[in-house]
This record gives sequence, structure tokens and C-alpha cells, in this order.
Amino acid sequence: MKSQQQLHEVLTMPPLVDKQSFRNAMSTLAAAVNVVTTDGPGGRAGFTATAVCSVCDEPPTLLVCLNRSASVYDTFNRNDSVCVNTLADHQSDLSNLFGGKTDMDQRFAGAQWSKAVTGAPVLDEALVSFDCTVSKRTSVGTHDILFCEVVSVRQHDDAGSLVYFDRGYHHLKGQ
Ligand SMILES: NC(=O)C1=CN([C@@H]2O[C@H](COP(=O)(O)OP(=O)(O)OC[C@H]3O[C@@H](n4cnc5c(N)ncnc54)[C@H](O)[C@@H]3O)[C@@H](O)[C@H]2O)C=CC1
Ligand SMILES: Cc1cc2nc3c(=O)[nH]c(=O)nc-3n(C[C@H](O)[C@H](O)[C@H](O)COP(=O)(O)O)c2cc1C
Repeated sequence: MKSQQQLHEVLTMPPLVDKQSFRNAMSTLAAAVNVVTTDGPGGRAGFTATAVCSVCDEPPTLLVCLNRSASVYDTFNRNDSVCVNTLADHQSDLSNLFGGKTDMDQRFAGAQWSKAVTGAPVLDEALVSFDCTVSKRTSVGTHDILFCEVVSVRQHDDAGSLVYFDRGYHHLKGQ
């Protein structure tokens, strides 16, 4: 068992892995690219996210990690609707558009959208769109984790996938 002094030393130690080493390691994980959107009382917003993951299928649930310093944070915090639009292989321009520093109307002017059951914008040419309501939110470090229960899905089986790997885009063709 650790003494109080040993516990204090462990808790106040600097992290063993610095931020840059963590990011370099994470850059080796290939990930799907998503434009995550919302609409509701807080207004309309969308951002690019690779930190999206399947949680469970009963109830069908995804998670999305959102940096609390993002310009879209307040809007997502005030709305319950979220649509995770996974990009098709030809949509890297859209990823860059929603990836930061662009005015929100300009971001949405870059593509065609429909309205989902929840009211969130669905990207017409997405590989797949998961229309969701946020069932739970929690904070870890700099990010909020949104647990999103899927209420409807729209899928284009013939499209390829846009993959982010080694800080760049790669294109996976469908079968
Ligand atoms: N989870 C996140 O919040 C992510 C944020 N980004 C943003 O896009 C910028 C460009 O990213 P890259 O070109 O891939 O180069 P980078 O060197 O900044 O990031 C490399 C990898 O580290 C991870 N990462 C980056 N920033 C992170 C963060 N704040 N929290 C948790 N994981 C993070 C991601 O997996 C990313 O692909 C980043 O600096 C960041 O602002 C990109 C990917 C994921
Ligand atoms: C490829 C890529 C993946 C990203 N993934 C995430 C993510 O998973 N979570 C996140 O909070 N931000 C992520 N970002 C950054 C957000 O897209 C960006 O902060 C957001 O568009 C808001 O930018 P703004 O604060 O300038 O408006 C990613 C950016 C890029 C280009």
C-alpha cells in the first residue's frame, strides 16, 4: 500500500506522456471523418470530428468528443439534436470547411442538407448519417463527451470512405 506521501508524489507528477508525443502517436490511428451538426434552440452549428466511436447497439449509441474551446461548443451545449455525418471519399473540402475558423453560414453553404427527425442537418451526400438525441454528457480534460442515441440512419452503400491518417486524407473506394 502507498503512503500518503507516495500518493501525493504520484498525483503531482507531470504526465509521463507529453501532449506532442500523444498527438504523434494518435496520428497513426486511421479514422473516419465526420461532420457533426446540430440545430435547435441554440441555433445551427457543425464541426469536423474524428473522435467518434460506437458505444453500444442497445440502445444504439455513439459518442462524440468535442473540445470545450471550439466556437461551436455553446451551440451544441444548448441543443439536444446531433447528426453524425460520416464523409464520403470525395468530401475532403467539406472536412476542411467544417474543421475550423470559417463562419457558420459559409460552412453550411458548401453542401446540400436535409432536416433529420431531430431537426439536425443531414448531409445529402454523406456515406452515412446518424441522427441522434444526446442522452448524456460528461467532461474529461479539455473535451466534453456527448453520448448520442441514434433515432434514424441514412446510408449510401455505393460511396467510398474518407479516412484521416498521418495528418492527411486518404480515400477508400467501396466494393
Ligand atoms: N479529438 C480532437 O479534438 C481532434 C482535434 N483535431 C484538431 O485538428 C488539428 C489538426 O490535427 P492533425 O492534423 O491531425 O495534427 P495534430 O498533430 O494536431 O493531431 C494529431 C492527432 O492527435 C489527436 N488530437 C489532436 N488534437 C487533439 C486534441 N485537442 N485532443 C485529443 N486528441 C487530439 C488526433 O487524433 C489527431 O489526428 C488539431 O490540432 C486539433 O485542433 C484533430 C483531430 C482530433
Ligand atoms: C480532421 C479533423 C478532425 C477533427 N476532429 C475533432 C474532434 O474529434 N473533436 C473536436 O473537438 N475537434 C475536432 N477537430 C477540430 C474541429 O473541427 C474545430 O475545432 C471546429 O471546426 C471548430 O473550430 P472553430 O473553433 O474554429 O470554429 C478536427 C479537425 C479536423 C480538421
